[in-house]
Amino acid sequence: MLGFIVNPVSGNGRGAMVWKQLEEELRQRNVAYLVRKTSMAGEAKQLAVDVLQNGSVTGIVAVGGDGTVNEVVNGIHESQVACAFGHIPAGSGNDFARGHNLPRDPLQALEKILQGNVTKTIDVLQLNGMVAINSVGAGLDGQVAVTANRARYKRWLNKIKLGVLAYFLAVVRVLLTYKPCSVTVVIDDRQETLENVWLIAVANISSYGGGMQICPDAVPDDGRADICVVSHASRWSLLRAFPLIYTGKHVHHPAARFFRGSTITIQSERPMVVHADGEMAGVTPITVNVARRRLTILS
Ligand SMILES: Nc1ncnc2c1ncn2[C@@H]1O[C@H](COP(=O)(O)OP(=O)(O)OP(=O)(O)O)[C@@H](O)[C@H]1O
Repeated sequence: MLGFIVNPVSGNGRGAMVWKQLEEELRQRNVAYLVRKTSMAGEAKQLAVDVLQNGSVTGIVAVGGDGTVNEVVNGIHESQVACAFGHIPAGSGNDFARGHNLPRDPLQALEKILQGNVTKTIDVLQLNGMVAINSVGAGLDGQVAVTANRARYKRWLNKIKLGVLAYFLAVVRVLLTYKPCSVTVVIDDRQETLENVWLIAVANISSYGGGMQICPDAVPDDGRADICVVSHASRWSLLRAFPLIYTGKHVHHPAARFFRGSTITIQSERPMVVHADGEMAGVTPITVNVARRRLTILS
């Protein structure tokens, strides 16, 4: 049986509308399911843990955005129950859906999950006792996640189906005031000490922030994360170059350096805000470990 965890407020209420459609379809098709809806922020993880205590649930489907995806996957991780993960996108950024080519149409996404004949196992990023499946980022990235999630304009933009613009605006806003600092990054056996670092992104899939192709070559099941470090650039040159990230052309910019590895430690001169899948996850120092092919996804 499938268990659904629904965030009704994701995408400024899109989650609730999507669930209505799905519920009707499930009823019409006489599919047995369990559903739990979140009533406050951060609840999806515990709901996933609760649903998994019902021994007959073999797959959990997160209906919402990337924050809901992250919380549900953390619930599966904490339960240590063998369970497949499915996702029906209803958020603003929807990078997990983009990274795994999931249908945007909720009924098509449901159809694929119900067919259940395509599964793949993907890596997860482990940090601070939690997991991320899209990306982890420190510095400007972390600050952008905090700013975008708090922004009133995210709600308005979601209303007119332009939720991804919220991340664009948050980057511009944070870039205007952010102060870079010195960072030491250890990637497996290699150590790099860099001055004037704006951000370090550790990616399992190519995009974050609603389609920004931060690490265009990231592969989610190779046992390694792709790492992008942006340093040694002026605020204005970054502002000018920023739109290149949507096509991945920033890889040619002299401020961007790329690495690949399975254990990544980030230490900085002063604490940098860290995000995991776009949600605040503490501050540096952090160590991210790539756990190879740890999660089965229905796609
Ligand atoms: N009932 C609720 N009331 C308020 N906040 C909630 C509720 N349920 C979940 N949340 C919080 O909403 C936040 C955003 O959820 P989510 O990321 O799924 O949607 P989104 O921000 O619209 O999409 P995306 O992350 O793809 O941009 C999460 O931090 C989650 O904990």
